[in-house]
Amino acid sequence: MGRRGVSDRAGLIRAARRIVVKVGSSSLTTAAGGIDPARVRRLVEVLAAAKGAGAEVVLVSSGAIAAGLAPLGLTKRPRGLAAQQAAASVGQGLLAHRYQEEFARHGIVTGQVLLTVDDVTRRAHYRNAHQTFAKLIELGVVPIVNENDTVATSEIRFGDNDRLAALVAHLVHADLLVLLSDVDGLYDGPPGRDGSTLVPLVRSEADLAGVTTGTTGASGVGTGGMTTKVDAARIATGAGIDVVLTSADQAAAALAGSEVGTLFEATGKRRPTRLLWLAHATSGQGTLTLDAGAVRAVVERRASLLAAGITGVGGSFVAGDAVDVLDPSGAVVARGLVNFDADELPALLGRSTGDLKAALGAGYEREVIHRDDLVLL
Ligand SMILES: Nc1ncnc2c1ncn2[C@@H]1O[C@H](COP(=O)(O)OP(=O)(O)O)[C@@H](O)[C@H]1O
Ligand SMILES: N[C@@H](CCC(=O)OP(=O)(O)O)C(=O)O
Repeated sequence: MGRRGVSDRAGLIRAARRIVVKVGSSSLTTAAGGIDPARVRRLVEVLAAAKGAGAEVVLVSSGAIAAGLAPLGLTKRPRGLAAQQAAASVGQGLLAHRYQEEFARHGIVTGQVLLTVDDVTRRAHYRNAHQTFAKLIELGVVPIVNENDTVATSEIRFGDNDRLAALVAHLVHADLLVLLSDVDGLYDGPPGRDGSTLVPLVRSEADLAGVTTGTTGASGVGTGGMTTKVDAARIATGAGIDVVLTSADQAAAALAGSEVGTLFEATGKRRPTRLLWLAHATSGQGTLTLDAGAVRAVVERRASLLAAGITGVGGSFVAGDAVDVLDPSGAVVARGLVNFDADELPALLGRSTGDLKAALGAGYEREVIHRDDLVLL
């Protein structure tokens, strides 16, 4: 249930100390012309003013692929992953440089942070990313974040930056996530279609019941459209972070607390950050089927998953991958980061950890999924 009305929005936004702002490719670039320097300048002016007023700002910026098209002689976003990665490699440097110059006009230093899915799921990476952000913010730097497109493979790619921004908002303990696009908010149907109207406030899933979201708009450079923005809002609000979705043109009004765009009110509380991606977005690279006792242990007692309770292994995965955990009927009950390769597991199933240690050595005493790496669905 919601806690506030639309009229409280100004207070809510003014109270936000740490803000993650995500801007889409469609608000910064065109496929034909690359980065639009005037749009970058206007955005940076708004962010610099927010910082000047005391907010800590983290910027998640898309646009690397679009910025890299023109220098490579391309006029539209290529379909193939390798070509997109090449464009991102060219464009990311141009984008970072543009931001650096614009923020410098306001006396603000920027730092580039390129993230992969691993950085928000694997424990050591997550801690490292968290510490880097904390230090940058402490130093007064504006971190400029994007997905590390040049190395991410299709299986482990966010693709759009909306969900990445939600995870970053949680990683840095933000109070507010602002999603800026080429559309001024969430509409109940494709914007521009007869009868579609703006949804000013989303307090719970019920407010999304009559809403149809589509993929990208006319820009030709965006990814994911409104669907990934609503997913991002779900991730952030479910983790206790309010979300404002509006157009880049309305960024100043949104940050001033004016009633523009769509406010998604926080519904939940903080959860361990690196598991958010596991819960919301990734799909398992394989499956582990449990017996009824193991389901009870994992779901009710929140215990680690041991080989003794596993009855079947599906798919091909390696240690560290995300796998779906199934109950005896095949329903997904949890997802976790597995500690063994798929081909190691069949020989271990049904055996106690003591037995495995005696037969195979101390390396086999470990849990198949540690409870800290397991999220219930
Ligand atoms: N229900 C909806 N409400 C608002 N926009 C929508 C909706 N469904 C689809 N869209 C489209 O989503 C587009 C924004 O997403 P996208 O192109 O990925 O932009 P960005 O680069 O900002 O991420 C808008 O241009 C709009 O046409
Ligand atoms: N990381 C990619 C983001 C891809 C993309 O288009 O995202 P978005 O515009 O946020 O939907 C890039 O910088 O080009």
